[in-house]
Amino acid sequence: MRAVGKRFDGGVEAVKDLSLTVAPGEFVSIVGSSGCGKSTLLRIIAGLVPGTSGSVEVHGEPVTAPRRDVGLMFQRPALLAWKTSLENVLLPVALHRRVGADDLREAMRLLGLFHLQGFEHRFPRQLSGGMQQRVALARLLMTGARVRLLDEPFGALDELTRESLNLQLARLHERSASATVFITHNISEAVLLSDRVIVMTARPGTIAADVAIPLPRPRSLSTAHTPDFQKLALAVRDGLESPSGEGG
Ligand SMILES: Nc1ncnc2c1ncn2[C@@H]1O[C@H](COP(=O)(O)OP(=O)(O)OP(=O)(O)O)[C@@H](O)[C@H]1O
Repeated sequence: MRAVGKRFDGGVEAVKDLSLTVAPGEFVSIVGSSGCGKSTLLRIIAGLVPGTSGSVEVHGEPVTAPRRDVGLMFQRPALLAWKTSLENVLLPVALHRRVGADDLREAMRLLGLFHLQGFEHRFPRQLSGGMQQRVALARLLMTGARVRLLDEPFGALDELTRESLNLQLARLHERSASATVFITHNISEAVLLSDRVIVMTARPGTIAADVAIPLPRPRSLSTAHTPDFQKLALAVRDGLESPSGEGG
């Protein structure tokens, strides 16, 4: 992202002069007060809305529309209600070509990875919120996207479910070379998962602080009880509370 800005029709300036590079294999979280432009920024990266200034590139190519190699996940699972878990996971493939035996095996493997064995043929309404988000995560992986954009994916879940999905996400990230941009309001979640936490200012959102998280991997829940973790969480909080990042 180079000097990205977004002013909506009507005058609201949501994002201003924001430059950020995310490397392959890097997990970057974005935190900031409500309404500071995080979701807008993610939608610009995804090619869902255009910026009004600056530029965004993925793999060296300007983003002008959604790309198949960029996967998205939102706070609400956005599963198709009339399709089963398995069909939802297969959707990214089915949209582009005929589903083959290998695709089916991979979808079943991913559902198994997220402990959804036995729920492959259930519909979203028959699953809990946490299970639906796990199906959505499996679908994200099924895309094979090398860039993953997640907008508060676990924000609507209870604390324990959220914790367990965070750990699954950390494991997945530690085994992959994908670049992830993860939006959250939760400082501990950001520090636990990330290589870097970007703190955004109040609207118009730009970068208030860029905090490196050099905690060793693999990370676990006990990581959050170490003094180093606490120090980093405080640094992120300070970024949110500093005058330029006011409103956190
Ligand atoms: N389509 C739109 N038209 C006009 N204004 C918009 C539009 N989408 C978002 N905005 C405004 O842009 C600002 C940033 O919104 P955005 O959703 O990006 O914030 P956010 O940081 O993701 O907030 P939250 O953390 O509450 O989800 C807000 O003031 C919002 O009202």
